[in-house]
Parts: sequence; structure tokens; C-alpha cells
Amino acid sequence: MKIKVINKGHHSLPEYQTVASAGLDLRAVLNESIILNPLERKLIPTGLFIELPVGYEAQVRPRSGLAFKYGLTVLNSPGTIDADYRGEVKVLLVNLSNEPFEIKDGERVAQMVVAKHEQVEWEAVDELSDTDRGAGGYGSTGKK
Ligand SMILES: O=c1ccn([C@H]2C[C@H](O)[C@@H](COP(=O)(O)OP(=O)(O)OP(=O)(O)O)O2)c(=O)[nH]1
Repeated sequence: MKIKVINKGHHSLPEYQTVASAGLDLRAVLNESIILNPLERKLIPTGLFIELPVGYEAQVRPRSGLAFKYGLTVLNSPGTIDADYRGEVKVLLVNLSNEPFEIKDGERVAQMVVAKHEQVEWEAVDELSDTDRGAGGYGSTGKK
């Protein structure tokens, strides 16, 4: 599918890394490197402005490598980009490690997955159908 995009940054448009990748890596657009101290959070600009078709959203998700190696993750993961949003796509990064992390211009800080979604209409009822699970959750199906 095609998505309209304005790229106000100085990096090329995000690309899928392999033919079957789900996520488009998002690069930080920065005039100079910034430091993210332990437990600090910052909104990172991407320079991208997109127009999703109604019925689609984009999810801003962490990159597992950054999370594993440096404790860097997306605080509001998955961030939700609504189809009617016309502002800049930003990444809310948080440093969950004990070490400061330097974010450089062009660094791939997160990935964006475009997905279909529904908008529901509520049907208010007094009862829901019976199931084997019922109200069980939070580990109700086993010891672990
Ligand atoms: O990681 C994110 C999450 C959101 N947004 C943008 C796109 C989204 O459409 C808009 C609003 O996001 P959200 O609905 O999560 O924000 P909110 O806290 O509910 O505020 P609002 O009242 O603006 O909806 O902010 C981003 O750029 N990055």
C-alpha cells in the first residue's frame, strides 16, 4: 500500500530491512547528539509527517537490539499514530539502564508498524456468553 509522507528531515525515508520485515526503522533527526540519562525520557523527532488511510494506524515500537544492549525502549510502547494525525511522528524514548546513552543523529531509535484496525460500536448487554475460561486470567491456566 502507498502512504503519503513528507520528509522534513535529512535522512532517507524509512525502509524495511528485509523483504518480510514488519517494521520500518525510524531515524532520529537531531542537530547534535543528545544524552539520555538513566530513567530519563525524551521525545525524539523523526522529520516524518504521514497520512494514513482511515482504518489504519501506525505503531511506534522499540527495537529489540537497543532494548537488549542498552535498556533503551519506547516508553508508551506501542505508540499510536492515528490516521488523522498530521504532526511529526515522534518517538518517546526512555533509558531503563544504569548508564547514560548517547543518541546520535540518524540513529535508528525505533520501528514503525502500519496496521489495520477496527472502530467498534458498543452493544450494551446484561450478560456475556459462557466460556471455559470465564473470568480466569493472570496465570489461571497453569502453575507458571
Ligand atoms: O509515540 C507516539 C505516539 C503518538 N504520536 C502522535 C500521533 C498520535 O496520533 C498523536 C496522539 O497520540 P495519543 O493518542 O497517544 O496521545 P494522547 O495522549 O491520547 O493525546 P491526544 O489527546 O492528543 O490524543 O501523537 C507520536 O508521534 N508518537
